[in-house]
Amino acid sequence: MGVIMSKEFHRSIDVDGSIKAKAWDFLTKLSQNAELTGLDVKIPKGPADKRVRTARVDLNYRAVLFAVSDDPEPMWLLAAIRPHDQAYEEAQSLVLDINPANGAMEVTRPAKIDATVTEYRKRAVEPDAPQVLPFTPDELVGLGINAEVAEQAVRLTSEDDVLGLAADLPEWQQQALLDLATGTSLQDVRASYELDNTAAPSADPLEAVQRATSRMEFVYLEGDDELRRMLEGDFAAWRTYLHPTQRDLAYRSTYNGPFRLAGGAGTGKTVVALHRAAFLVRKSPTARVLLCTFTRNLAAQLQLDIRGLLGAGESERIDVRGVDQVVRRVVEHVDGAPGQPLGEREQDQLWDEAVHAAGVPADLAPHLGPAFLAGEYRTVVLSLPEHTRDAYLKAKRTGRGLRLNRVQRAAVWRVVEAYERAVETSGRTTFDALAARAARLVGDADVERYDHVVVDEGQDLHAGHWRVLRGLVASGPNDLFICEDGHQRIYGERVVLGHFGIETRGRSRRLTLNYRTTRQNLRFAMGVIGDESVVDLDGDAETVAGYRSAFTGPTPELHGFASDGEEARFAADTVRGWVDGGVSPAAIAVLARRSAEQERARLALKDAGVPVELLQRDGPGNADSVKIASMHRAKGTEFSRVIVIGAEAGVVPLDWVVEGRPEPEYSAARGRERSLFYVACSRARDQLIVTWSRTPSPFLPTTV
Ligand SMILES: Nc1ncnc2c1ncn2[C@@H]1O[C@H](COP(=O)(O)OP(=O)(O)OP(=O)(O)O)[C@@H](O)[C@H]1O
Repeated sequence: MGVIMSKEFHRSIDVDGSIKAKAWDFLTKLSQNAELTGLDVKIPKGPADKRVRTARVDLNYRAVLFAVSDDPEPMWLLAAIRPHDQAYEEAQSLVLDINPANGAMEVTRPAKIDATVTEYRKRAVEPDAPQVLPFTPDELVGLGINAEVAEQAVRLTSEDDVLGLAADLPEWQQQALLDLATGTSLQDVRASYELDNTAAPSADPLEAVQRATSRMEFVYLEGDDELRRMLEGDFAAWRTYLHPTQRDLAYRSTYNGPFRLAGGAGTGKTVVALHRAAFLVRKSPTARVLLCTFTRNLAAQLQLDIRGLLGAGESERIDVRGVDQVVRRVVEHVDGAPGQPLGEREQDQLWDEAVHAAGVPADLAPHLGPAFLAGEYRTVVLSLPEHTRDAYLKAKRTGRGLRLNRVQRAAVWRVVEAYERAVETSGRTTFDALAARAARLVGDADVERYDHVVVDEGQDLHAGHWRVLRGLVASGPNDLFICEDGHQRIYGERVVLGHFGIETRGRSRRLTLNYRTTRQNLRFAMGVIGDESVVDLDGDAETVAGYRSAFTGPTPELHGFASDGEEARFAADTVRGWVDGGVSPAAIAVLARRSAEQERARLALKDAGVPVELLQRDGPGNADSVKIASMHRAKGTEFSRVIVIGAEAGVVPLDWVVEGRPEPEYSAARGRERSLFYVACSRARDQLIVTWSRTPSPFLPTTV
């Protein structure tokens, strides 16, 4: 038996925990013989589509399905599982179509679409407002957009209305209309949804379901194994129903070298990275893949996601690691276990001592603070082709601000050597020193290499990381696949991949459709970015043009308080209200720049009787508690409801991190603080609240 499962059916299995086992039972019986196994298959009265049926899942629930074909054996399309009466009502109105313009498989409720169109038809058109869809209805219909909707859509003057009018259309039509309303050309929409090559769309459901547009909502399952895997774990749309652009990027057979995928927060970069790693490991039974990200908690999450995507066997050939773990393994392999990493304060002290020990000229010494030196080490010293004084004297120091003549450079190199000696004699290490060592070892040492490396959160990796990763995979097709968002650079200084033999020019794409959050939250987050100028890993200006979301939700709330205590109480009361209203605690996070605010919120939530914990370094943590996290740790995570607290002047941006630095370090540090706030504000899927006490942060957008 062949089964086509819709995303809606898949999702409806997950609504009530008890349904999953019954759904499996139901599907097993369906595959044996629907007529004989007590499924009570019925045709509803007066159906809009004669092929529709309902069938028993248990006493209360029925499946809505289509008998798609009987040739050579039964094939069913599973549309939904619903409570008894609703199933009948839905079955009467659903229609299964193959789009005549492009062959996409579509299940819709025409009566509902008609009702919405009628409502929009009655609306007055604003005479002077420009239309958001500068096309003719025929042009839209030519793509495959529903004709009645197209007729009304071209009169509309806001994106919200376009989405409202399109709300009952198949997902690809909604997305394509949103793309067109936000500036994408007809030609680009045709290309990204693969709407061409369809001279004569086939009526064969098996052909239709393979179309890129159909695969946004349907999956064809041939055997029991596939079906079982689909039903295991939670419903997670990203595992199965990719946007055509995501599928194209992740499943392209060959990139002739390193590929770079940019895109704003929530545009699905991690999803593409996961599918790419899965594709590469499946492409060859011997391939070894490294899937690498910046932090350990993200690596732990990626590991869980890869298991969900591939199952245990294949996922074992994907090494999922934080980048500093990768570095450490290289060093460990040759030198044995390195010492414990020094803390930030201890490192600062070593830099100060190194300046003294190196005999730096008096006019230079005041410029060589720990922040400057650490930056110099990460961006210049770790980039050197050879770790030598000569190489440093000749090195390009673009963007470093402070100019150094030859004598001064020689003095800085002495500081670097003194620092490295001090680290070594301390018996401890630093992440930067490890990266420097690994970058030197990786070329010739007998370290474990990979066939493919996939990198997430690439914007935060520094020069040493890139040199190590470059050394871990031979140059060639499909060597490196790199995801990044320059606006989320919160750790390192900017780097240009080309300096490390990673040439992605001409091999890069930018994702712009937000899958995480609502248009309201997205607008707010983009307001936080403002006109901060940011560069990508090719060294070019990064843009937010075209960022959009098809979801809608509440406007972000902003609340100012007279004191920290009032602010913490507000956060606790709000969270308490959400939990009492049925929101799962694990779907809520409170984020703050400093540990003082985090601790205040933790205590206030505890007092309010809400289960709470700090977000763990090693993974997602307890499923029953609200998470408190620093903005740094929140990177890469997401929650249904987020409160960002402590968004006040002096904290966002954090004074001591930015103040007193010379340009361009000052601007770089301030830019990182802004990015950090953007990271925090882009974690909410549904509701975002931002609070402060006393004076609000200068990074808050002026309009919400
Ligand atoms: N095709 C899809 N179908 C359903 N959900 C999706 C799809 N693609 C992405 N998502 C969801 O959108 C959210 C954001 O995706 P993801 O984390 O991959 O974005 P990102 O670009 O890596 O974000 P960030 O840069 O903020 O970490 C996740 O919840 C993900 O599961």
